[in-house]
Amino acid sequence: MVVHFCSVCKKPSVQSCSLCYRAYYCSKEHQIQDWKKGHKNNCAPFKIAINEVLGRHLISTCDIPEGSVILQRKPLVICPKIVSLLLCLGCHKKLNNGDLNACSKCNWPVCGMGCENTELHKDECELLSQNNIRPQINLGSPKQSCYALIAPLRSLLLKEKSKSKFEALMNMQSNLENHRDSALYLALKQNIVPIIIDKLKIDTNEEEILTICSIFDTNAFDVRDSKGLVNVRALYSTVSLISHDCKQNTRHYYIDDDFEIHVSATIPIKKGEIITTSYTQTLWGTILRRKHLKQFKNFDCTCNRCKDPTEFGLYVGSIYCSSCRENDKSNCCPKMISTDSINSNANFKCENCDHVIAAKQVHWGNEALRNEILSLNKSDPKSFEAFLEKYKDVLHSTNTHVLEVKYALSQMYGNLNGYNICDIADDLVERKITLCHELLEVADILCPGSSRFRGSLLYDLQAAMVVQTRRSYEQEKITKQAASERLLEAVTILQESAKILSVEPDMKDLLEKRLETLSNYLDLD
Ligand SMILES: C[S@@+](CC[C@H](N)C(=O)[O-])C[C@H]1O[C@@H](n2cnc3c(N)ncnc32)[C@H](O)[C@@H]1O
Repeated sequence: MVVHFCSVCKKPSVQSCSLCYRAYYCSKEHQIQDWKKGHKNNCAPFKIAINEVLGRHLISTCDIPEGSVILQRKPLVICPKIVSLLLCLGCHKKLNNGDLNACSKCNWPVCGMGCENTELHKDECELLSQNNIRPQINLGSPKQSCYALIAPLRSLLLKEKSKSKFEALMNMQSNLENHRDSALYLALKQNIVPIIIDKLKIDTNEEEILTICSIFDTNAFDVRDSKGLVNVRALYSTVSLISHDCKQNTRHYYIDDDFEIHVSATIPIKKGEIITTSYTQTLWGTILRRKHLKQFKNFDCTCNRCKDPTEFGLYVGSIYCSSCRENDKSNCCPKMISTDSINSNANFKCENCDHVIAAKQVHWGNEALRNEILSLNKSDPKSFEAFLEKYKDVLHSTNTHVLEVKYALSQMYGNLNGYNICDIADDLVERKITLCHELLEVADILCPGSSRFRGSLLYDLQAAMVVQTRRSYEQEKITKQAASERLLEAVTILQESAKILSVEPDMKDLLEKRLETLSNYLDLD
Protein backbone atom coordinates (compact mmCIF):
# COMPACT_ATOMS: atom_id res chain seq x y z
CA MET A 1 0.00 0.00 0.00
CA VAL A 2 1.30 3.47 -0.90
CA VAL A 3 1.65 5.73 2.14
CA HIS A 4 1.08 9.45 1.64
CA PHE A 5 2.35 12.20 3.90
CA CYS A 6 0.80 15.50 4.96
CA SER A 7 2.18 18.31 2.80
CA VAL A 8 2.61 20.46 5.93
CA CYS A 9 3.78 18.27 8.85
CA LYS A 10 4.83 15.13 6.87
CA LYS A 11 2.74 12.80 9.10
CA PRO A 12 1.18 9.81 7.23
CA SER A 13 -2.18 10.98 5.83
CA VAL A 14 -5.02 9.48 3.82
CA GLN A 15 -7.07 12.59 2.97
CA SER A 16 -6.16 14.13 -0.38
CA CYS A 17 -6.99 17.54 -1.83
CA SER A 18 -10.35 17.04 -3.57
CA LEU A 19 -9.30 19.15 -6.56
CA CYS A 20 -5.90 17.79 -7.53
CA TYR A 21 -5.69 14.51 -5.55
CA ARG A 22 -1.95 15.06 -5.36
CA ALA A 23 -1.49 16.85 -2.03
CA TYR A 24 -2.33 14.96 1.20
CA TYR A 25 -3.25 16.39 4.59
CA CYS A 26 -3.56 15.07 8.14
CA SER A 27 -6.18 17.71 9.04
CA LYS A 28 -8.43 20.45 7.67
CA GLU A 29 -6.23 23.05 9.42
CA HIS A 30 -3.12 21.91 7.55
CA GLN A 31 -5.01 21.86 4.28
CA ILE A 32 -6.18 25.47 4.76
CA GLN A 33 -2.65 26.48 5.81
CA ASP A 34 -1.13 24.89 2.69
CA TRP A 35 -3.80 26.40 0.43
CA LYS A 36 -2.98 29.91 1.65
CA LYS A 37 0.77 29.24 1.47
CA GLY A 38 0.61 28.52 -2.24
CA HIS A 39 -1.18 25.27 -3.04
CA LYS A 40 -4.04 27.30 -4.56
CA ASN A 41 -1.64 28.45 -7.28
CA ASN A 42 -0.53 25.00 -8.39
CA CYS A 43 -3.50 22.86 -7.46
CA ALA A 44 -4.67 21.12 -10.62
CA PRO A 45 -4.89 17.48 -11.66
CA PHE A 46 -3.58 18.32 -15.14
CA LYS A 47 -0.78 20.00 -17.02
CA ILE A 48 -0.70 21.82 -20.34
CA ALA A 49 1.04 19.83 -23.06
CA ILE A 50 1.59 20.49 -26.75
CA ASN A 51 1.88 18.27 -29.81
CA GLU A 52 1.68 18.62 -33.57
CA VAL A 53 -1.82 17.20 -33.95
CA LEU A 54 -3.71 18.77 -31.06
CA GLY A 55 -1.68 21.91 -30.42
CA ARG A 56 -1.95 22.79 -26.73
CA HIS A 57 -4.04 20.35 -24.73
CA LEU A 58 -4.52 19.11 -21.16
CA ILE A 59 -3.06 15.88 -19.77
CA SER A 60 -3.96 14.43 -16.38
CA THR A 61 -1.11 14.41 -13.87
CA CYS A 62 -2.77 11.85 -11.58
CA ASP A 63 -5.59 9.30 -11.65
CA ILE A 64 -8.83 11.30 -11.69
CA PRO A 65 -11.90 9.52 -10.34
CA GLU A 66 -15.21 9.54 -12.24
CA GLY A 67 -17.41 12.47 -11.22
CA SER A 68 -14.68 14.65 -9.77
CA VAL A 69 -14.34 18.28 -10.83
CA ILE A 70 -11.14 18.78 -12.83
CA LEU A 71 -11.29 22.54 -13.22
CA GLN A 72 -13.61 25.44 -12.74
CA ARG A 73 -13.36 28.93 -14.17
CA LYS A 74 -15.39 32.11 -14.33
CA PRO A 75 -15.88 33.44 -17.88
CA LEU A 76 -13.28 35.81 -19.29
CA VAL A 77 -15.99 37.19 -21.52
CA ILE A 78 -19.63 36.22 -21.83
CA CYS A 79 -21.88 37.62 -24.54
CA PRO A 80 -24.83 36.90 -26.81
CA LYS A 81 -24.40 34.84 -29.99
CA ILE A 82 -24.04 36.84 -33.20
CA VAL A 83 -27.77 36.61 -33.92
CA SER A 84 -29.99 35.78 -31.00
CA LEU A 85 -33.52 36.05 -29.69
CA LEU A 86 -33.84 39.28 -27.74
CA LEU A 87 -31.96 38.93 -24.47
CA CYS A 88 -30.85 41.19 -21.67
CA LEU A 89 -27.29 42.54 -21.91
CA GLY A 90 -27.16 42.63 -18.10
CA CYS A 91 -28.19 39.10 -17.06
CA HIS A 92 -28.34 37.37 -20.50
CA LYS A 93 -31.81 35.95 -19.91
CA LYS A 94 -34.27 35.84 -22.77
CA LEU A 95 -36.59 38.85 -22.60
CA ASN A 96 -40.08 37.80 -21.51
CA ASN A 97 -42.43 37.00 -24.39
CA GLY A 98 -40.08 38.81 -26.74
CA ASP A 99 -41.00 42.18 -25.14
CA LEU A 100 -38.73 44.94 -26.27
CA ASN A 101 -37.34 46.45 -23.06
CA ALA A 102 -34.66 48.96 -23.92
CA CYS A 103 -31.90 50.36 -21.73
CA SER A 104 -32.82 53.96 -20.89
CA LYS A 105 -29.30 55.10 -21.86
CA CYS A 106 -28.06 53.04 -24.83
CA ASN A 107 -31.37 51.61 -26.05
CA TRP A 108 -30.02 48.03 -26.26
CA PRO A 109 -32.28 45.30 -24.86
CA VAL A 110 -32.20 44.77 -21.06
CA CYS A 111 -34.67 43.43 -18.46
CA GLY A 112 -34.97 46.71 -16.58
CA MET A 113 -33.14 49.21 -14.38
CA GLY A 114 -31.38 46.53 -12.32
CA CYS A 115 -29.73 45.09 -15.41
CA GLU A 116 -28.91 48.49 -16.94
CA ASN A 117 -26.43 49.10 -14.15
CA THR A 118 -24.66 45.75 -13.97
CA GLU A 119 -20.84 45.70 -14.06
CA LEU A 120 -21.08 43.77 -17.32
CA HIS A 121 -23.21 46.30 -19.18
CA LYS A 122 -22.05 49.59 -17.60
CA ASP A 123 -18.96 50.35 -19.71
CA GLU A 124 -20.32 49.24 -23.06
CA CYS A 125 -23.54 51.15 -22.29
CA GLU A 126 -21.61 54.37 -21.88
CA LEU A 127 -19.76 53.93 -25.18
CA LEU A 128 -22.86 52.83 -27.10
CA SER A 129 -25.02 55.68 -25.79
CA GLN A 130 -22.37 58.40 -26.20
CA ASN A 131 -21.85 57.39 -29.82
CA ASN A 132 -25.48 56.65 -30.54
CA ILE A 133 -24.91 53.06 -31.68
CA ARG A 134 -28.35 51.44 -31.77
CA PRO A 135 -29.12 47.75 -31.86
CA GLN A 136 -30.31 46.19 -35.11
CA ILE A 137 -33.51 44.47 -34.12
CA ASN A 138 -35.54 42.32 -36.44
CA LEU A 139 -39.11 42.86 -35.29
CA GLY A 140 -40.44 39.75 -36.99
CA SER A 141 -41.72 36.89 -34.89
CA PRO A 142 -39.76 35.86 -32.92
CA LYS A 143 -37.95 39.14 -32.39
CA GLN A 144 -34.21 38.81 -32.90
CA SER A 145 -31.25 41.09 -32.65
CA CYS A 146 -27.81 41.19 -34.22
CA TYR A 147 -25.32 41.18 -31.35
CA ALA A 148 -22.15 40.76 -33.47
CA LEU A 149 -20.69 43.94 -31.99
CA ILE A 150 -20.88 42.79 -28.37
CA ALA A 151 -18.22 40.01 -28.35
CA PRO A 152 -15.36 42.14 -29.76
CA LEU A 153 -16.53 45.17 -27.80
CA ARG A 154 -16.57 43.39 -24.43
CA SER A 155 -13.23 41.74 -25.23
CA LEU A 156 -11.61 45.06 -26.15
CA LEU A 157 -12.94 46.71 -23.01
CA LEU A 158 -10.90 44.15 -21.05
CA LYS A 159 -7.74 45.83 -22.34
CA GLU A 160 -8.41 48.67 -19.88
CA LYS A 161 -10.22 46.74 -17.16
CA SER A 162 -8.02 43.65 -16.86
CA LYS A 163 -4.86 43.38 -18.89
CA SER A 164 -4.22 39.78 -17.76
CA LYS A 165 -7.69 38.67 -18.88
CA PHE A 166 -7.23 40.38 -22.23
CA GLU A 167 -3.87 38.65 -22.66
CA ALA A 168 -5.37 35.28 -21.73
CA LEU A 169 -8.05 35.84 -24.37
CA MET A 170 -5.62 36.89 -27.09
CA ASN A 171 -3.46 33.88 -26.26
CA MET A 172 -6.22 31.53 -27.44
CA GLN A 173 -6.00 29.87 -30.84
CA SER A 174 -7.81 31.93 -33.48
CA ASN A 175 -7.86 30.08 -36.87
CA LEU A 176 -8.50 33.48 -38.52
CA GLU A 177 -6.83 32.41 -41.76
CA ASN A 178 -9.53 29.79 -42.24
CA HIS A 179 -12.37 32.20 -41.47
CA ARG A 180 -11.13 35.40 -43.12
CA ASP A 181 -12.74 34.93 -46.55
CA SER A 182 -16.07 33.56 -45.35
CA ALA A 183 -19.26 35.56 -45.90
CA LEU A 184 -19.60 36.09 -42.14
CA TYR A 185 -16.10 37.57 -41.75
CA LEU A 186 -16.54 39.79 -44.79
CA ALA A 187 -19.74 41.09 -43.19
CA LEU A 188 -17.97 41.63 -39.85
CA LYS A 189 -15.21 43.51 -41.63
CA GLN A 190 -17.71 45.73 -43.41
CA ASN A 191 -20.12 46.38 -40.56
CA ILE A 192 -18.52 45.81 -37.16
CA VAL A 193 -14.92 46.93 -37.70
CA PRO A 194 -15.88 50.52 -38.77
CA ILE A 195 -18.23 50.90 -35.77
CA ILE A 196 -15.48 49.92 -33.33
CA ILE A 197 -12.69 51.91 -34.93
CA ASP A 198 -14.42 54.98 -36.41
CA LYS A 199 -17.45 55.48 -34.20
CA LEU A 200 -16.50 54.06 -30.80
CA LYS A 201 -12.88 55.19 -31.36
CA ILE A 202 -11.44 52.20 -29.51
CA ASP A 203 -7.68 51.84 -29.78
CA THR A 204 -7.50 48.71 -31.95
CA ASN A 205 -7.28 47.63 -35.59
CA GLU A 206 -9.12 45.45 -38.11
CA GLU A 207 -6.81 42.47 -37.57
CA GLU A 208 -7.28 42.49 -33.81
CA ILE A 209 -11.08 42.75 -34.08
CA LEU A 210 -11.32 39.88 -36.58
CA THR A 211 -8.88 37.80 -34.50
CA ILE A 212 -11.15 38.23 -31.47
CA CYS A 213 -14.19 37.15 -33.51
CA SER A 214 -12.28 34.11 -34.70
CA ILE A 215 -11.10 33.30 -31.16
CA PHE A 216 -14.77 33.18 -30.18
CA ASP A 217 -15.61 30.85 -33.06
CA THR A 218 -12.76 28.49 -32.15
CA ASN A 219 -12.98 28.50 -28.36
CA ALA A 220 -16.35 29.72 -27.12
CA PHE A 221 -18.61 27.44 -25.11
CA ASP A 222 -22.37 27.39 -25.61
CA VAL A 223 -23.76 28.47 -22.27
CA ARG A 224 -27.34 27.38 -21.63
CA ASP A 225 -29.48 26.88 -18.57
CA SER A 226 -31.93 24.03 -18.07
CA LYS A 227 -34.95 26.37 -18.05
CA GLY A 228 -34.20 27.53 -21.60
CA LEU A 229 -33.79 31.17 -20.52
CA VAL A 230 -30.11 31.50 -21.36
CA ASN A 231 -28.42 30.68 -24.68
CA VAL A 232 -25.19 32.67 -25.03
CA ARG A 233 -21.48 32.04 -25.50
CA ALA A 234 -18.44 32.51 -23.29
CA LEU A 235 -14.67 32.14 -23.26
CA TYR A 236 -12.97 30.41 -20.33
CA SER A 237 -9.21 30.38 -19.81
CA THR A 238 -7.55 26.92 -19.61
CA VAL A 239 -10.90 25.17 -20.28
CA SER A 240 -10.57 26.25 -23.90
CA LEU A 241 -7.38 24.18 -24.12
CA ILE A 242 -9.29 20.91 -23.71
CA SER A 243 -9.03 19.03 -26.97
CA HIS A 244 -11.77 17.23 -28.81
CA ASP A 245 -12.49 13.50 -28.91
CA CYS A 246 -15.66 11.91 -30.35
CA LYS A 247 -15.71 9.75 -27.20
CA GLN A 248 -14.86 12.37 -24.59
CA ASN A 249 -13.96 11.76 -20.95
CA THR A 250 -15.43 14.93 -19.40
CA ARG A 251 -18.60 16.95 -19.33
CA HIS A 252 -19.21 20.52 -18.27
CA TYR A 253 -21.98 22.49 -16.66
CA TYR A 254 -22.52 26.03 -15.43
CA ILE A 255 -22.94 27.24 -11.88
CA ASP A 256 -24.77 30.35 -10.64
CA ASP A 257 -25.70 33.55 -12.41
CA ASP A 258 -22.10 34.31 -13.35
CA PHE A 259 -21.92 31.08 -15.38
CA GLU A 260 -18.83 29.59 -13.77
CA ILE A 261 -17.96 26.48 -15.77
CA HIS A 262 -17.20 23.19 -14.01
CA VAL A 263 -15.50 20.42 -15.96
CA SER A 264 -15.86 16.96 -14.43
CA ALA A 265 -14.64 13.49 -15.37
CA THR A 266 -17.37 11.26 -16.82
CA ILE A 267 -15.17 8.18 -16.54
CA PRO A 268 -12.03 7.51 -14.51
CA ILE A 269 -9.10 9.25 -16.24
CA LYS A 270 -5.71 7.64 -15.75
CA LYS A 271 -2.56 9.66 -15.07
CA GLY A 272 -1.05 10.68 -18.43
CA GLU A 273 -4.30 10.46 -20.40
CA ILE A 274 -5.52 13.38 -22.49
CA ILE A 275 -8.48 15.23 -20.99
CA THR A 276 -11.10 15.59 -23.70
CA THR A 277 -14.48 17.09 -24.49
CA SER A 278 -16.65 16.83 -27.58
CA TYR A 279 -17.02 19.78 -29.92
CA THR A 280 -19.73 17.97 -31.90
CA GLN A 281 -22.79 15.70 -31.55
CA THR A 282 -22.49 12.20 -30.15
CA LEU A 283 -25.33 10.66 -32.17
CA TRP A 284 -24.02 11.87 -35.53
CA GLY A 285 -22.17 9.51 -37.86
CA THR A 286 -18.47 9.95 -38.62
CA ILE A 287 -18.95 11.80 -41.93
CA LEU A 288 -21.13 14.49 -40.38
CA ARG A 289 -19.05 14.84 -37.20
CA ARG A 290 -15.85 15.25 -39.17
CA LYS A 291 -17.48 17.69 -41.61
CA HIS A 292 -18.74 19.80 -38.71
CA LEU A 293 -15.33 19.77 -36.97
CA LYS A 294 -13.57 20.74 -40.19
CA GLN A 295 -16.00 23.54 -40.98
CA PHE A 296 -16.26 25.09 -37.52
CA LYS A 297 -13.04 24.09 -35.74
CA ASN A 298 -10.68 23.67 -38.70
CA PHE A 299 -9.28 20.21 -38.07
CA ASP A 300 -9.60 16.66 -39.38
CA CYS A 301 -10.53 14.46 -36.46
CA THR A 302 -8.57 11.22 -36.26
CA CYS A 303 -9.81 9.97 -32.87
CA ASN A 304 -10.37 6.26 -32.27
CA ARG A 305 -14.08 6.50 -33.05
CA CYS A 306 -13.42 8.27 -36.37
CA LYS A 307 -10.72 5.77 -37.32
CA ASP A 308 -13.01 2.80 -36.66
CA PRO A 309 -15.45 2.35 -39.59
CA THR A 310 -17.80 0.41 -37.28
CA GLU A 311 -17.72 3.19 -34.61
CA PHE A 312 -17.08 0.74 -31.76
CA GLY A 313 -19.47 -1.80 -33.28
CA LEU A 314 -22.46 0.57 -33.37
CA TYR A 315 -22.23 1.36 -37.11
CA VAL A 316 -23.72 4.83 -36.47
CA GLY A 317 -22.80 6.12 -39.93
CA SER A 318 -23.64 2.88 -41.77
CA ILE A 319 -26.71 1.46 -43.49
CA TYR A 320 -27.83 -2.09 -44.28
CA CYS A 321 -26.33 -3.63 -47.42
CA SER A 322 -29.25 -3.65 -49.87
CA SER A 323 -27.89 -6.77 -51.62
CA CYS A 324 -27.63 -8.81 -48.42
CA ARG A 325 -30.89 -7.38 -47.05
CA GLU A 326 -32.89 -9.19 -49.74
CA ASN A 327 -32.02 -12.48 -48.07
CA ASP A 328 -31.49 -11.40 -44.48
CA LYS A 329 -34.22 -9.42 -42.74
CA SER A 330 -32.65 -9.83 -39.30
CA ASN A 331 -30.95 -7.16 -37.20
CA CYS A 332 -27.65 -8.87 -37.98
CA CYS A 333 -27.88 -8.14 -41.70
CA PRO A 334 -24.41 -6.96 -42.86
CA LYS A 335 -23.82 -3.21 -43.14
CA MET A 336 -22.08 -0.93 -45.59
CA ILE A 337 -19.01 0.66 -43.97
CA SER A 338 -16.53 3.25 -45.15
CA THR A 339 -13.44 1.81 -46.84
CA ASP A 340 -11.44 4.60 -45.16
CA SER A 341 -13.40 6.36 -42.45
CA ILE A 342 -11.04 9.34 -42.09
CA ASN A 343 -11.42 10.16 -45.76
CA SER A 344 -14.86 11.57 -46.49
CA ASN A 345 -14.47 10.73 -50.20
CA ALA A 346 -13.99 7.02 -49.56
CA ASN A 347 -16.60 4.61 -50.92
CA PHE A 348 -18.72 2.44 -48.68
CA LYS A 349 -18.48 -1.33 -49.06
CA CYS A 350 -20.51 -4.20 -47.61
CA GLU A 351 -18.76 -6.02 -44.78
CA ASN A 352 -19.95 -9.29 -46.29
CA CYS A 353 -20.32 -9.04 -50.08
CA ASP A 354 -18.81 -6.97 -52.89
CA HIS A 355 -21.57 -4.37 -52.95
CA VAL A 356 -20.11 -0.82 -53.07
CA ILE A 357 -21.74 2.63 -52.83
CA ALA A 358 -19.96 5.80 -53.96
CA ALA A 359 -19.15 8.36 -51.25
CA LYS A 360 -21.30 10.98 -53.02
CA GLN A 361 -24.32 8.74 -52.85
CA VAL A 362 -23.83 8.22 -49.11
CA HIS A 363 -23.57 12.01 -48.58
CA TRP A 364 -26.74 12.67 -50.59
CA GLY A 365 -28.63 9.93 -48.80
CA ASN A 366 -27.64 11.29 -45.40
CA GLU A 367 -28.55 14.84 -46.40
CA ALA A 368 -31.98 13.73 -47.67
CA LEU A 369 -32.69 11.77 -44.49
CA ARG A 370 -31.62 14.67 -42.27
CA ASN A 371 -33.91 17.01 -44.18
CA GLU A 372 -36.75 14.54 -43.91
CA ILE A 373 -36.28 14.38 -40.13
CA LEU A 374 -36.16 18.17 -39.92
CA SER A 375 -39.48 18.37 -41.74
CA LEU A 376 -41.26 15.97 -39.34
CA ASN A 377 -44.04 17.42 -37.21
CA LYS A 378 -42.38 18.00 -33.84
CA SER A 379 -45.63 17.90 -31.93
CA ASP A 380 -46.67 14.55 -33.38
CA PRO A 381 -44.70 11.43 -32.37
CA LYS A 382 -46.65 9.43 -34.96
CA SER A 383 -44.73 11.11 -37.78
CA PHE A 384 -41.44 10.11 -36.08
CA GLU A 385 -42.64 6.53 -35.60
CA ALA A 386 -43.67 6.50 -39.29
CA PHE A 387 -40.13 7.51 -40.26
CA LEU A 388 -38.70 4.49 -38.38
CA GLU A 389 -41.22 2.18 -40.01
CA LYS A 390 -40.56 3.61 -43.49
CA TYR A 391 -36.81 3.01 -43.29
CA LYS A 392 -36.68 -0.19 -41.27
CA ASP A 393 -35.28 -2.16 -44.21
CA VAL A 394 -32.58 0.41 -44.95
CA LEU A 395 -31.51 1.74 -41.56
CA HIS A 396 -30.49 -0.53 -38.69
CA SER A 397 -31.33 0.15 -35.04
CA THR A 398 -28.18 2.17 -34.24
CA ASN A 399 -27.94 4.18 -37.47
CA THR A 400 -27.51 7.91 -36.78
CA HIS A 401 -30.92 8.91 -38.22
CA VAL A 402 -32.66 6.16 -36.29
CA LEU A 403 -30.91 7.22 -33.08
CA GLU A 404 -31.85 10.88 -33.57
CA VAL A 405 -35.50 9.93 -34.12
CA LYS A 406 -35.51 7.52 -31.19
CA TYR A 407 -34.06 10.21 -28.93
CA ALA A 408 -36.71 12.70 -30.11
CA LEU A 409 -39.42 10.11 -29.37
CA SER A 410 -37.99 9.34 -25.92
CA GLN A 411 -38.38 13.05 -25.13
CA MET A 412 -41.83 13.40 -26.69
CA TYR A 413 -43.45 10.52 -24.80
CA GLY A 414 -43.99 11.84 -21.31
CA ASN A 415 -43.27 15.50 -21.99
CA LEU A 416 -45.12 16.71 -25.06
CA ASN A 417 -48.51 18.42 -24.77
CA GLY A 418 -51.08 15.62 -24.87
CA TYR A 419 -48.41 13.01 -24.13
CA ASN A 420 -47.95 13.55 -20.40
CA ILE A 421 -46.46 10.43 -18.82
CA CYS A 422 -49.51 9.90 -16.57
CA ASP A 423 -51.96 10.21 -19.47
CA ILE A 424 -50.39 8.23 -22.31
CA ALA A 425 -51.60 4.72 -23.13
CA ASP A 426 -49.83 1.68 -21.67
CA ASP A 427 -48.18 0.79 -25.00
CA LEU A 428 -46.60 4.26 -25.23
CA VAL A 429 -45.23 3.99 -21.68
CA GLU A 430 -43.75 0.65 -22.69
CA ARG A 431 -42.37 2.27 -25.86
CA LYS A 432 -40.67 5.01 -23.84
CA ILE A 433 -39.05 2.38 -21.60
CA THR A 434 -37.77 0.45 -24.64
CA LEU A 435 -36.41 3.62 -26.24
CA CYS A 436 -34.58 4.61 -23.03
CA HIS A 437 -33.01 1.15 -22.75
CA GLU A 438 -31.90 1.18 -26.39
CA LEU A 439 -30.39 4.66 -26.08
CA LEU A 440 -28.68 3.75 -22.80
CA GLU A 441 -26.95 0.86 -24.56
CA VAL A 442 -25.59 3.35 -27.09
CA ALA A 443 -24.65 5.83 -24.35
CA ASP A 444 -22.74 3.10 -22.51
CA ILE A 445 -20.45 2.85 -25.54
CA LEU A 446 -20.23 6.41 -26.85
CA CYS A 447 -20.49 8.50 -23.68
CA PRO A 448 -20.29 6.12 -20.73
CA GLY A 449 -20.23 6.85 -17.01
CA SER A 450 -21.41 10.18 -15.65
CA SER A 451 -22.32 11.80 -18.96
CA ARG A 452 -25.31 14.12 -18.98
CA PHE A 453 -26.89 12.04 -21.74
CA ARG A 454 -26.82 8.91 -19.55
CA GLY A 455 -28.03 10.85 -16.51
CA SER A 456 -31.08 12.26 -18.26
CA LEU A 457 -31.94 8.95 -19.97
CA LEU A 458 -31.84 7.22 -16.58
CA TYR A 459 -34.15 9.91 -15.23
CA ASP A 460 -36.64 9.42 -18.07
CA LEU A 461 -36.45 5.65 -17.68
CA GLN A 462 -37.35 5.58 -13.99
CA ALA A 463 -40.26 7.99 -14.56
CA ALA A 464 -41.79 5.64 -17.13
CA MET A 465 -41.05 2.53 -15.05
CA VAL A 466 -42.91 3.93 -12.05
CA VAL A 467 -46.02 4.75 -14.09
CA GLN A 468 -45.95 1.34 -15.74
CA THR A 469 -45.53 -0.49 -12.44
CA ARG A 470 -48.32 1.42 -10.68
CA ARG A 471 -50.70 0.72 -13.55
CA SER A 472 -49.81 -2.96 -13.78
CA TYR A 473 -50.32 -3.34 -10.03
CA GLU A 474 -53.63 -1.45 -10.01
CA GLN A 475 -54.86 -3.56 -12.93
CA GLU A 476 -53.74 -6.65 -10.94
CA LYS A 477 -51.38 -7.72 -13.72
CA ILE A 478 -48.48 -8.08 -11.28
CA THR A 479 -48.24 -9.03 -7.62
CA LYS A 480 -47.46 -6.60 -4.84
CA GLN A 481 -44.08 -8.29 -4.44
CA ALA A 482 -43.23 -7.86 -8.14
CA ALA A 483 -44.41 -4.23 -8.06
CA SER A 484 -42.26 -3.47 -5.01
CA GLU A 485 -39.20 -5.00 -6.63
CA ARG A 486 -39.74 -2.97 -9.80
CA LEU A 487 -40.24 0.24 -7.85
CA LEU A 488 -37.05 -0.41 -5.93
CA GLU A 489 -35.29 -0.90 -9.26
CA ALA A 490 -36.67 2.51 -10.34
CA VAL A 491 -35.33 4.08 -7.13
CA THR A 492 -31.87 2.63 -7.83
CA ILE A 493 -32.00 4.05 -11.37
CA LEU A 494 -33.11 7.43 -10.02
CA GLN A 495 -30.26 7.39 -7.50
CA GLU A 496 -27.78 6.76 -10.29
CA SER A 497 -29.32 9.57 -12.32
CA ALA A 498 -29.19 11.87 -9.28
CA LYS A 499 -25.53 11.02 -8.69
CA ILE A 500 -24.78 12.18 -12.23
CA LEU A 501 -27.08 15.19 -12.53
CA SER A 502 -27.41 16.67 -9.06
CA VAL A 503 -24.07 18.50 -9.34
CA GLU A 504 -25.92 20.86 -11.66
CA PRO A 505 -27.70 23.37 -9.38
CA ASP A 506 -30.80 23.53 -11.59
CA MET A 507 -31.25 19.77 -11.32
CA LYS A 508 -30.65 19.36 -7.60
CA ASP A 509 -34.11 20.43 -6.36
CA LEU A 510 -35.91 18.48 -9.07
CA LEU A 511 -34.01 15.30 -8.25
CA GLU A 512 -34.50 15.67 -4.50
CA LYS A 513 -38.25 16.18 -4.96
CA ARG A 514 -38.42 13.20 -7.27
CA LEU A 515 -36.58 10.96 -4.81
CA GLU A 516 -39.05 12.03 -2.12
CA THR A 517 -42.07 11.35 -4.37
CA LEU A 518 -40.71 8.01 -5.37
CA SER A 519 -40.11 6.99 -1.76
CA ASN A 520 -43.82 7.70 -1.13
CA TYR A 521 -44.76 5.60 -4.16
CA LEU A 522 -42.98 2.63 -2.62
CA ASP A 523 -45.91 2.28 -0.26
CA LEU A 524 -48.33 0.44 -2.52
CA ASP A 525 -51.30 0.32 -0.13
C1 LIG B 1 -10.54 25.16 -28.45
S1 LIG B 1 -9.03 25.02 -29.27
C2 LIG B 1 -8.14 23.91 -28.27
C3 LIG B 1 -6.82 24.47 -27.85
C4 LIG B 1 -5.80 24.60 -28.95
N1 LIG B 1 -5.23 23.32 -29.26
C5 LIG B 1 -4.69 25.58 -28.61
O1 LIG B 1 -3.53 25.27 -28.78
O2 LIG B 1 -5.05 26.67 -28.17
C6 LIG B 1 -9.54 24.11 -30.66
C7 LIG B 1 -8.45 23.83 -31.63
O3 LIG B 1 -7.57 22.83 -31.12
C8 LIG B 1 -7.22 21.90 -32.13
N2 LIG B 1 -7.78 20.58 -31.77
C9 LIG B 1 -8.57 20.29 -30.72
N3 LIG B 1 -8.86 18.98 -30.70
C10 LIG B 1 -8.29 18.42 -31.77
C11 LIG B 1 -8.24 17.10 -32.30
N4 LIG B 1 -8.87 16.08 -31.73
N5 LIG B 1 -7.51 16.89 -33.42
C12 LIG B 1 -6.87 17.91 -34.04
N6 LIG B 1 -6.89 19.20 -33.59
C13 LIG B 1 -7.59 19.44 -32.47
C14 LIG B 1 -7.82 22.42 -33.41
O4 LIG B 1 -6.88 23.21 -34.06
C15 LIG B 1 -8.97 23.28 -32.93
O5 LIG B 1 -9.31 24.31 -33.83
